[in-house]
Amino acid sequence: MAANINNQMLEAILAQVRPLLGQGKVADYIPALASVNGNKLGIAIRTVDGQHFQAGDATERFSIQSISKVLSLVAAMRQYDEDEIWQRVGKDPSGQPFNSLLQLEIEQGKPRNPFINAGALVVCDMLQSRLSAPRQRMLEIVRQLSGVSDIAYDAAVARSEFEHSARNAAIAWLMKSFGNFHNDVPTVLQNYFHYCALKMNCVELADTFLFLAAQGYAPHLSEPVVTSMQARQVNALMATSGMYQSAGEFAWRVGLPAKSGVGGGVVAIVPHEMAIAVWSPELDETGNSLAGVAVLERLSLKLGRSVY
Ligand SMILES: NC(=O)CC[C@H](N)C(=O)O
Repeated sequence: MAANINNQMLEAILAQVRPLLGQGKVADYIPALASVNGNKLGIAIRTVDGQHFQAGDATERFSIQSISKVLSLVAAMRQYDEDEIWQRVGKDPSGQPFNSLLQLEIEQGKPRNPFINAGALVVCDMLQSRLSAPRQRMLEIVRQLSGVSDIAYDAAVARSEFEHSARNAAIAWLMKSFGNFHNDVPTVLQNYFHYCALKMNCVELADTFLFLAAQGYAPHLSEPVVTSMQARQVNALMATSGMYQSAGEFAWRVGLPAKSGVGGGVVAIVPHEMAIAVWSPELDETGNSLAGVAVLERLSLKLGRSVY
């Protein structure tokens, strides 16, 4: 059944959710993110049959932060055999904050999944081993997937994260002590922070992630981005680990594979149908966009879409 979407309907959902603005908190542990205006709300949808919808602040770029963890995993899936990846990082939800060190010590330096910081750092370490210019390569991938050639890193955000990198550095060094980190720690941290500092808007994100709704195919590219099985696997990881320790709550309320970032963005996938990107910078206590999740909750209800 084709979804009945139009821009007015999206505007109406944003209007219903707008009263929540002011109730969350913009991420301030990265100083360069603390200055973002919290009063923003946007949504964009791109369907597999070529339709575009948008409302609110859908064309204003923001720091995609942990949404980039999906892109780095996809880049690694294109470089490595399955076994090579999954012997170094797990596939299970952590139930812990995204930057926790707790399980890493107990579980011998193998992160629970690629969407917590530890897991993404291992993935970035793997990319550093195989790619001659990992930062340039990521820009090429994102520009190719989005079809937008001026997508770039926000150097100030990347620098700010590097200057406040104690916790991520601790995670990387702990993994190194277990033999699960092969390259120079500061070099890989820099790559990771740059990926997090990609600046994109909702329209660009919905376009970029459409391949996950389309069994690995981006409509404008002749080669598949990943196989249909890999697209299914990435969606499964998003459903179980994409929203940190509130993955269960999110499955309950929204019921779609999704990945959030502390910049306030969330990308959600309706398999076989559409990619959705929402943005609102104020976060709830688990680090997910407060209003963004509320928009997705109303939208999934309205469309009657859930994977469960
Ligand atoms: N959840 C996030 O978006 C966290 C990403 C952020 N760059 C960090 O490493 O802390």
